[in-house]
Amino acid sequence: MAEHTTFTAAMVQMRTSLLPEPSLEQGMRLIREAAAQGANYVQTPEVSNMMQLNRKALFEHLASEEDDKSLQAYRALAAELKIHLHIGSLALRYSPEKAVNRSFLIGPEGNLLASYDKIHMFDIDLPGGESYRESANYQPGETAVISDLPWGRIGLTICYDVRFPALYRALAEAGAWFLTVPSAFTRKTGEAHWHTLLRARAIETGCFVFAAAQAGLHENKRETFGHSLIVDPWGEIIAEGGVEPGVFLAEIDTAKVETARKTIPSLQHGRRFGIADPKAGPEHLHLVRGSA
Ligand SMILES: O=C(O)CNC(=O)[C@H](CS)NC(=O)CCC(=O)C(=O)O
Repeated sequence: MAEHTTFTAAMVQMRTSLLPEPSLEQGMRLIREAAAQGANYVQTPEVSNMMQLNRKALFEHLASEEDDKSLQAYRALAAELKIHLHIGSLALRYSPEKAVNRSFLIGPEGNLLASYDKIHMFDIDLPGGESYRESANYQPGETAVISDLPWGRIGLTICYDVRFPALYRALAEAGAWFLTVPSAFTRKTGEAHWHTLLRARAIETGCFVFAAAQAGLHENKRETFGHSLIVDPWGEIIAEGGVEPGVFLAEIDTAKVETARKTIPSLQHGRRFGIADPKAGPEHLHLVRGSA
């Protein structure tokens, strides 16, 4: 276990544009603001580089990871500001047919520490007609990712992943103290579920949760929920944004992880049940005891 330390985490809340250039300009300006306020770790939201109108426009502007100008600029910025910079995600070219929704953790020398491809695709029809088919354009990832920061271990996830608690449990069991959920939540589902889901993930795991959000009415007419959050391991919200772009910071005291886990050691109390279906008879008892 790392020593207990404190550092400043900042959530950069954005209203990403249609195109990469103005989005990058917005991101750079807000990240500089966060660093000026003393942030050591800065996170931006899901799809920090662009929110496009349709598949055709998206694919016209996609670059591969090797060629992406935003990633190069953000790496240089992290080195200049000497911060850990977590670009919540960039839409990048994966293949001729597919994009990938990829998160990047950049170290203070501009080095790439880790990247993560969003696992769970938002294929959803909301009441009222709003409809999403993320899997039509994006290749999902298959691997959860952790990385070590100077202050403790961090787990990487994106947005809709937050609805799959087993992923967060697995990251916490792999030693994470910080869980990250950069997002572009819809306004409707955000109003209904955002705070509850993020607080639950923090409480269940005894981790800090860092979630930078997209906010407001975008050029592509999508409306995102905003309310970037930092939640401590007891489930308390210690920083929160509104619906405007901006920077939201909190001091992170990693001793809070140990305190929360000592008080409620649910992470050590693993799954201890099978599932009985009395109608089907005893041979249909699914034995899952012992797994997480
Ligand atoms: O496609 C883009 O431009 C950016 N990506 C997104 O907005 C993604 C996939 S469509 N949004 C979500 O996952 C929202 C999840 C959500 O709102 C919920 O779980 O309720």
